Formats: sequence, structure tokens, C-alpha cells
Amino acid sequence: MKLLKTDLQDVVIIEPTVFRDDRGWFFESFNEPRFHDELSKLGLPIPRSFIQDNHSSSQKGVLRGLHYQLAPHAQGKLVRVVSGSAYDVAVDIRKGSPTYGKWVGAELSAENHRMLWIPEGFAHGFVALEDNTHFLYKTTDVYSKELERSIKWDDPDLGIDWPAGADFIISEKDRQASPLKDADLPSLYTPGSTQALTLDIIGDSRGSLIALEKSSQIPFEFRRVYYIFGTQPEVSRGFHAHKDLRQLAVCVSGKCRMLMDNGVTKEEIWLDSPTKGVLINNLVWREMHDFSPDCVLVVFASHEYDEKDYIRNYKEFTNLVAAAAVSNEAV
Ligand SMILES: Cc1cn([C@H]2C[C@H](O)[C@@H](COP(=O)(O)OP(=O)(O)O[C@H]3O[C@@H](C)C(=O)[C@@H](O)[C@H]3O)O2)c(=O)[nH]c1=O
Repeated sequence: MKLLKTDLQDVVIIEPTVFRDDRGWFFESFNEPRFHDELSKLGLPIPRSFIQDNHSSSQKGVLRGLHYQLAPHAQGKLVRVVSGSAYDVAVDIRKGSPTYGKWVGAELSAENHRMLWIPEGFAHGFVALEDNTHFLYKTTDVYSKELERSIKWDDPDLGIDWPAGADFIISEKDRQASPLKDADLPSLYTPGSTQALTLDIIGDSRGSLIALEKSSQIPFEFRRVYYIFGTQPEVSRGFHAHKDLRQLAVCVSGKCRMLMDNGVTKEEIWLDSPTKGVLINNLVWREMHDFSPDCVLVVFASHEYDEKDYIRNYKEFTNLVAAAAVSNEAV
């Protein structure tokens, strides 16, 4: 499997290794460890696990998009075509992103077996270039009718260079979509999201060194660093969320199990190497379990300590998540 960069840093084309013989061909259409490994090599974040698969069929000229979902059901999509061909487009719609409003396109076909990885925070659309184009995709979150949104496919502010052809066939919903300037958009980071990071090692014969700098490794201005150590294995900690605070946690020695919950889905990650970090955005309920006796957990925090920023009651947390979803819907 080869990952090819596009003009949008986080969007990549995946070219699987196809094994051909006189019977036909074979390829791995998805291999999670390899996918994660290849993303890490490009310094890209590891996505949440895929939890839904979709399959659509379109006749030539059908244009679907530009679609996305808001938090807490934002979706990353791994898309491919298994019959026919399509011109596939991803648009960076993350407010505050250096590539905000920029788009990339790629031809995906049953023939070239190419896939496109479109992370959360991007809008997605495609036009079928042939009849009977079958589009298959994996998503990192479930479909949400309430949180799905569309941006107008021909918004002049985007200037997408769709392949020329006959009149496109477009659903009524997509005809009614907003232009980017009026759309309800995600931010560069999504409250309620977490992200596993593989930290770059600078090493030589003397050993390894990891340097954490704002921007390259820590995507926020950090104002505080603290560390947790000497926690007994039977003791669990955390059990709170933050209204605004964002953090990056790394076990520089030993290990512990982090449980992160955005009020809708739960994720677990073992911090068991100084090369593994986890970015925890605001509105994430976190718990830390199974500390090894030698565990030293270093945390980089976006703000100084402020008790008022803590949400220590789980019910209050889920109420806040629900209120954030409703206010997203109302925008
Ligand atoms: C996307 C989706 C739709 N549906 C239903 C809703 C509706 O009744 C019917 C058809 O939905 P749509 O018209 O929105 O289908 P479609 O226009 O194909 O939507 C898709 O477009 C591409 C570009 C994407 O990126 C996808 O995420 C998705 O938004 O299927 C689900 O039940 N689950 C799903 O995951």
C-alpha cells in the first residue's frame, strides 16, 4: 500500500498493492495497522476506527455532495469505486485552517483501485463518470440525519473544476445546499474529539530524543505542563471533562490505559511508549486506569489550572454535549 500526498496535507490517495496472476487479482482493500503506519510515516493523525460501511450506485453524471457531518458525529471517510469510475473531491472546511476553502480531486475507478482518505473536517462529493458506478466507503462515525450538512457543489468561492459532461443529476437536498460562506462549519479541531499521535524520534547511536514543539507536535499554545507519577495500579483517576482545556498526554515511562468518551462514543488507548501521545480536546470525559508502578504521565495543557473549567459530573457533561449539538443544529 502506498500513500500519495495531495495539495491538502491531511487528504491522501491510497494505492493498494495489487497481486495479479492468471486467475485475476487480489488486494487488501483495508488493513488497519498498515493504514495507521503509513499515515504516521507522513506525520498524519491516526483516525478513529471505522464503524460504518456504505455502498451507493450512480448512473453517469450523478453528482453527490458536498457532504459532511458536524460533531459529535463528524465522519472521516475512506472511499473507493468498485465498478465504473468517479471524480472524487474533498474540501477543507475547517475554520482557521491554513487551507480553508481549498479542494483536491482524484479519479477513482474499479480499474485503478485507488482510494481517497478524507478526514473529519472536510466536505466530500463525487460525480459518477460512468453508468453503474458503485461507490464504497468506510466512515468513522454513524450517519446522523440531524448533523449532516451540504455545501453547494458549484459554489464559486470553491471553484471546483468538475469534469465537463452532460448536465449533472443532483438530489433536491444538494440543490438546496448552502454556499461555504453561509454554512455551519467545523473548526480546525472538533470539541469532543481525541487523536492518537505518533511522536517523531530524533535518534542516533547514543539513544533517542523526542522534542515537542507547538505546531509541529502540539497543535495549541501550551501554558502549563504537569506530570502524574506514583499512582498505584489499582487506583484510577480522571473522571472529568473540561469546558475549554485541550491537552496532549504522553507516558514518558511505564504505561496506563486512557478511556475517552465524547458523550456518544467511547475510545480506549494504551499509552505504553514515549512515542505515543494522545491529543484530548475539550468536551471529552477522560478516565485513566491500570497505571504501571513506573508510570510517568506528562501532560501539556492549553491553559493554567482553573477549577471552573472542570466538569466533574457525568450527567452535567452529557447535558453540555447535547446542548452543543443543539446549538450546532440551530446555526
Ligand atoms: C449517507 C446515508 C444516507 N442514509 C439514507 C438517507 C436517505 O434517505 C438516503 C440517501 O441519502 P443521501 O441522499 O444523503 O445519499 P448521498 O447523496 O449518497 O450521501 C452521501 O454522499 C457522499 C458524497 C458522502 O460523502 C456520504 O457521506 C453521503 O453523504 O439514505 C442512511 O440511512 N445512512 C447513511 O449513512
